[in-house]
Amino acid sequence: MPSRKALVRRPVPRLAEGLVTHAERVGVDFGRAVEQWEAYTEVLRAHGWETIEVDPADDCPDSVFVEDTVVMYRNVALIARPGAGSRRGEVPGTERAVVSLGCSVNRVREPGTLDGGDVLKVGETVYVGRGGRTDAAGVRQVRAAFEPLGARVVAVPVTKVLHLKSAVTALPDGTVVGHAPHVDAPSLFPRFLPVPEESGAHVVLLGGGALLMAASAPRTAELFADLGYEPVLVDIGEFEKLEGCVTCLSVRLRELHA
Ligand SMILES: NC(=O)NCCC[C@H](N)C(=O)O
Repeated sequence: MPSRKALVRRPVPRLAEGLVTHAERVGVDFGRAVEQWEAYTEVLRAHGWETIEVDPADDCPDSVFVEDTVVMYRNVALIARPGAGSRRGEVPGTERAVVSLGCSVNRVREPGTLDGGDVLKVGETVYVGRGGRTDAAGVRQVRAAFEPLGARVVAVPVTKVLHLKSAVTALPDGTVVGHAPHVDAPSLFPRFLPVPEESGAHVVLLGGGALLMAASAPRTAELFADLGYEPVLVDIGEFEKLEGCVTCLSVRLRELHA
């Protein structure tokens, strides 16, 4: 039976020092960020997900973006090696969490780099963004870790945004959704649906037709509702200031064997 556990990581007081690469730096309200994070985790729980908090990493401003520290395929966890040096201290806490859940653990090895935000799974296909944070060696290590388990790894150039999943995610039927100006090569995806807003490209599949989405994408939410889905909107504005999106605030574990 599929598990429904989600790793999350509480924002730390240094959050406002988080990295910005493609955006202008603007002030982050920590109190508001904590409220938004609480509301986000509550939506997961309300849809049947058990949230598991990874130990806080007080010295790592970006640690709330827990998705970047690990990639799951079945019950195998590939511990990332973040492309940004300031984020490497986030990794040990995530590794402890997945070990305690009984996952089999593999690690991206130096000098390769990989951010979890660059990995999008659609069925057995694992798209890996080769961009500012994930290098060619990182892509090769994803192949080495997951192809023996039956995955088909497809490398995707990412030049316009931070991570692959800043550009595209996928609906429950496997249709890849993205904001076209940010997608380098939409033809790599068998079915691609353009959406009208940047943050409309980001969906977290909550189960059934429910889609967790950012409140900043109301027109895309309407589009998805019109296709028979149930968008559940959350305000993650403080995290968007740091180039975060709904996917990066959790890691969903669907196939644990523990
Ligand atoms: N997977 C994601 O979209 N992660 C967002 C990371 C944002 C963070 N400020 C960073 O630049 O690493």
